[in-house]
Amino acid sequence: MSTSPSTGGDDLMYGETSDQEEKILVSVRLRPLNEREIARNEVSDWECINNSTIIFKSNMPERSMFPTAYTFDRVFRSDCQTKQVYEEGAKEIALSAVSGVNSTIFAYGQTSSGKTYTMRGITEYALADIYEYTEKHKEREFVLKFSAMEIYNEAVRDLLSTAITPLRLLDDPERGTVVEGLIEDTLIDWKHLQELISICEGEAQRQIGENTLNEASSRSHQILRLTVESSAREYSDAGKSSTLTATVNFVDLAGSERASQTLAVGTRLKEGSHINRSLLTLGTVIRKLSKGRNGHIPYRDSKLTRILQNSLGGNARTAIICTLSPSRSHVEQSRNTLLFASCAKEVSTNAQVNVVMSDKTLVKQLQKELTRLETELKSSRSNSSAGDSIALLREKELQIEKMQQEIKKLTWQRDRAQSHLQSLLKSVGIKDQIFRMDGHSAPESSEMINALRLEGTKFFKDYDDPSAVSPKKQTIQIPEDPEDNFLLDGSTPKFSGQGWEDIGNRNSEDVKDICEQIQGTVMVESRMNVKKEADVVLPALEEEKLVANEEDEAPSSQEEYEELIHINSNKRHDAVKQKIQELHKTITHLERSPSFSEAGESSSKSLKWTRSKSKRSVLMTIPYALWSEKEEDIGSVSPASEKDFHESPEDLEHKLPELEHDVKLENKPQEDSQNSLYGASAEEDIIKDIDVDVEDTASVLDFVAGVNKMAASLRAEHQSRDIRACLSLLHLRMDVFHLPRHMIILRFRRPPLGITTVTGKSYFFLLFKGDPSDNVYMEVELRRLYFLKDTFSRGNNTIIDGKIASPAASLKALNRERDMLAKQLQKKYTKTERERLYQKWGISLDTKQRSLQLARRLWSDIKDVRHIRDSAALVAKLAGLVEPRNAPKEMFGLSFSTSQRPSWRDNIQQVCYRYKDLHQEKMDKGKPLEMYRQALWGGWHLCVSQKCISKFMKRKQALYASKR
Ligand SMILES: Nc1ncnc2c1ncn2[C@@H]1O[C@H](COP(=O)(O)OP(=O)(O)OP(=O)(O)O)[C@@H](O)[C@H]1O
Repeated sequence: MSTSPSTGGDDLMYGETSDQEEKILVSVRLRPLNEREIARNEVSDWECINNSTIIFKSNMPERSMFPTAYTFDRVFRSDCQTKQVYEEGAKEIALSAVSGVNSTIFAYGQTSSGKTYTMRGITEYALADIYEYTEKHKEREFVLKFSAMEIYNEAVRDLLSTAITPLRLLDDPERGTVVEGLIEDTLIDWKHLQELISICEGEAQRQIGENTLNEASSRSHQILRLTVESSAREYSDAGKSSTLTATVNFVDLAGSERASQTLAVGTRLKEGSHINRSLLTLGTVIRKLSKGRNGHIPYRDSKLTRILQNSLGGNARTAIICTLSPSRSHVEQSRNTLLFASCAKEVSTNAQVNVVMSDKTLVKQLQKELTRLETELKSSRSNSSAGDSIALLREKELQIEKMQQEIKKLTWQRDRAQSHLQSLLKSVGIKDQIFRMDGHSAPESSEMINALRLEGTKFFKDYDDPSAVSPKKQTIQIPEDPEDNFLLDGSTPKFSGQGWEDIGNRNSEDVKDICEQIQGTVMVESRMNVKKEADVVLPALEEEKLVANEEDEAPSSQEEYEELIHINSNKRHDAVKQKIQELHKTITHLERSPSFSEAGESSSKSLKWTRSKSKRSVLMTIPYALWSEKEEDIGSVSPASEKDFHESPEDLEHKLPELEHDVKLENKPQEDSQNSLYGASAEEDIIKDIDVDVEDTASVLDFVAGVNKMAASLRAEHQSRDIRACLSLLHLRMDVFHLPRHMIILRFRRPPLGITTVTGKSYFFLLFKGDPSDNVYMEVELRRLYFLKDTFSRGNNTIIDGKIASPAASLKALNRERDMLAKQLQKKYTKTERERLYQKWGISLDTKQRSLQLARRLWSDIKDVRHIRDSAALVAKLAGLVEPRNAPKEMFGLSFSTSQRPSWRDNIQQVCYRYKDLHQEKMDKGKPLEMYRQALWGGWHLCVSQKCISKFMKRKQALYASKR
């Protein structure tokens, strides 16, 4: 049996859509000049120069700016018969109904352009063909039901009923908008159908009352609808056929000029405005759909678009015939019609075969589908060595264990070195002086430099680069400006709220709002992706706990220290093991999960189904293209052929979310396949990054080992005031935490000596890639920290309420101010302002979408990070825009534990403001690296000086003014 519809014995050639989506078929019909027009000696300004192009012939000078040629799927000359218009512009679409596919034929055009003339013919031909088809295919059972309605003044009336009460529209989850109480007359024979059509015409005329038919039809929309229910053996279950159901709509719209009618008053105004509403909404819907389906499509704004929602970008095949009047006096309207047609040409619909199934059939169907998907999954896994997740996991587990051992060893070495160093420092009693960043106080230690070079990690080799910081510049310059000592006079660094274009004119409230939104979304999502999140967030949390422990209760002896390290290492090891176990579980779950089948469905064009309210049958929709293919394959029960399940890498990725990092955005497939971030723990990433990405630092282990060796050297050279010594110290206190592709993100496990109270549980993320300029950034950070340390260690200049305050009191005061500032910032922006910002960024207001869009935006910035300056900007972005602990997964899953603290966030932002603008300046004046360095220095400076910020702002403004 073939379900392919045919008329007169010929199989119809339906649109051979290789994909589910299909564009609306748009044709234009030019009507001939009518008698009145001929009497007025009018000539047609339009000419169809071939089957698809119509041109405007007149060379009126005022029209020269308009396009003269318009191309559509088909154009019909004025002497074309309606039969031809039907055959070439509507038949294929209309007859889809016999295959269970919804369809709609519209006529659009101004009054008297020939819509009704065309639609009547088309409706008759189509109904006749459908009827004939059913007669010829007696092996299938067909039931045809006819209904007709009119939308007039936004009221829906039944054209088969004499009742004048308007009909209500109801939303049905399965069928979309349904007209409640619409009579559906089951057709007995062809004569019956014709009678019904003439009733409709008469009724339309009667309901509009005093007007002539033409006037009436120009203001109302008429929809004739045929529902075709047919048996479909492809879905048969034990001899019982499932049913296909589809409707075909024939829509004669009101005159399109009504959409712009504005001068009417009274009743006419009402009519006009209602007609406006439907036609305007139709125009808007078509316009929006023509630009893609992003954003809100206002189907619900009018009755017409509600009723025809499926036909406008939904589950239907659609043809629009635009009718044109040839008359010169109608040229404006004709152009409008052609513009509408041009938009409609861009709209895609997504027609599905509608199958009504019994529960039993459905269950069988779904079971088959599930088996198929499972087989598919198995074969895809066995075909791909990378897809052999179990082996991969084992391998990873081994790697992790190895790494754990290494980390344990290194952590132990590091902490031992630290502990020795501390006791050494204490014993010589020079704790504070050694690292005082005063350029005049001590010479550099050339031995130290040599020692470092000898120890030579690649990272530090970069100091040899002439572009790196010169020795003189490596000394801290504590600002002379008294206002710079803001920490001492109780002032607080202010968030200037301007400067950096990207985030400069947003603020914490705004940021917080996004953060909350994202947080909410991500938390919901995180339940879905609990394994993914666990891979990223858990290590962070775990580490955080450890750090907190370490900070809260500093071990007093070496033994205690070692014991603590041991405990921590075990904890971490357990955490990693637990993660692996979770991953195993996830995969098993994935294989078994029904949601997996569903994921497979969407990516492999399989069945989509929704439960019917009746519980007895289920309406399924099947991609039209698939159905068409299936029609040749009668024997098979499966709704889709093998080739439809061919998987693109994206499909596979969807199916194996736990194993594959969302890599589409990154555009680096060869790396991505190995650089999964979410399918593995942080440690795995380290391993991968060592192999793949970290070029300058030969390996992280080398790097860490180098740091430890440096620590050993430092013990000997502890008196050095060289900045590198300080950096080494800094390194000693950092854990290599996470290594995404282009960057190494370091977290300070413990802040540098003496400033614990200031930094508290803050973590600092440094992003670098072994670039010489990375060191500059580290210096900046280091100097900032030392400035704070220095300030607090002196602690005798802080005046609070006229009294000299202790460091602890001044710290408290500082924290208070910071909190106050945070509150102020949070209150600063109104909802409207935030919405405006979202709009400016092109971020949809839908929360979930917004978080993803934001993440993508950020990701697109992240992915090109090659340089520390970009990294700094990135940090600021991350810090400023998201609640990073809950950052969407695209963002490496960084755990920014201190994002709540405005000081940290602001500081980095200030660095970036400063840098970015100075960088701009550098570009303008062609100054090389020196400026960059200064910029970073400036950034550091700005972190502590409100005055400097305003100075800088003024300078920036002056710079911009001078450029203009
Ligand atoms: N292609 C055509 N060939 C011959 N006559 C035509 C053609 N198209 C339209 N006409 C005639 O033009 C007149 C107006 O056509 P019709 O009523 O179909 O316009 P309409 O666009 O439906 O107008 P309204 O929006 O007012 O309903 C009718 O008399 C019709 O017979």
